[in-house]
Amino acid sequence: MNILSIQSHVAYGHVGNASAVFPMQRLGVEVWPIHTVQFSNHTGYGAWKGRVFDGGMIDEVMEGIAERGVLPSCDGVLSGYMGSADIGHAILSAVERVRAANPKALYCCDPVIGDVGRGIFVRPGIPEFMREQAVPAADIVTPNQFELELLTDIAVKTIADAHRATEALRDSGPKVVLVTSLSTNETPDDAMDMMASDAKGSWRVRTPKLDVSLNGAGDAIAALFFTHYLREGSAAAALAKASASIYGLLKRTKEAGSREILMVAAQDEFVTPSHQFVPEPV
Ligand SMILES: Nc1ncnc2c1ncn2[C@@H]1O[C@H](COP(=O)(O)OP(=O)(O)O)[C@@H](O)[C@H]1O
Ligand SMILES: Cc1ncc(COP(=O)(O)O)c(C=O)c1O
Ligand SMILES: [Mg+2]
Repeated sequence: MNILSIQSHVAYGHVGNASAVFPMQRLGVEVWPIHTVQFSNHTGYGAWKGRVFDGGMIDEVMEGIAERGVLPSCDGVLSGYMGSADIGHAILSAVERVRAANPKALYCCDPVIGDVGRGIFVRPGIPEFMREQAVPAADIVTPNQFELELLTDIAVKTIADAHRATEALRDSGPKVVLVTSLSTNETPDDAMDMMASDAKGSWRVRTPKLDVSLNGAGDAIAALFFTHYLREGSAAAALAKASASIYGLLKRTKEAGSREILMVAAQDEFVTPSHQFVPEPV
């Protein structure tokens, strides 16, 4: 399986492609990473060095990949943080090129816009770009609850609200939705929920809430869910496997007291997770 992953990249630590590529490789995927930024570290440190690339660089690298004659073997495109609408447009044109070469290829858009407590942390224009262009173009989307509410203008307090918001997203284009960090009136204070929906229904997984806040978890779960969905064709199966891996990864990161996800040291969690969670229909 081959996946084109167009995301940010950091030299030290794990966010963007530095969080998404290795889990997919460890699951046996050939990943073609295109970096939209090259930073020293993620922006959560408050200081970083490096450059933001432009859409033209993405176009250029795509042209080079196309010249190798391999686009027909691309099974999926994954996108995450978008630094500018220019980069966003380049990502969507890359998706078009892949779909023209392989009509069966799927596009998974992680609509990185913001989060509870942080608010919107992307540049002006990106929320609108995600709502009006990227999400409608996607087959799969992986918003957190804050992003789901913002994309649909639906406040999510109950699982019924989550259903309504998810169906509103599915009506706009993507047929598969993973909602991460879901917390409804049914979610215990010491737990975190995720809900995955496709044409066959919706399923929820509940994991213990760890006393950590780790950058890169959203990028990792999007990569894990997309890989498993491409293989299994089932939102429920992908949710079960992705939630097991992300929980095991973050639990071992917390136990080690690491500020960065233990992407390499805890790599067994991608293939033989130490915890299992059974999705329940909701
Ligand atoms: N503190 C935590 N405890 C347990 N699981 C967590 C924690 N933080 C993140 N996760 C897991 O990682 C997933 C994605 O993390 P999150 O930070 O919500 O992504 P995003 O960057 O999209 O907001 C969550 O749905 C959850 O499964
Ligand atoms: C450069 C970069 N890319 C991506 C992310 C996304 O990280 P997360 O998965 O926590 O949303 C961050 C978060 O700080 C970042 O700084
Ligand atoms: Mg996210």
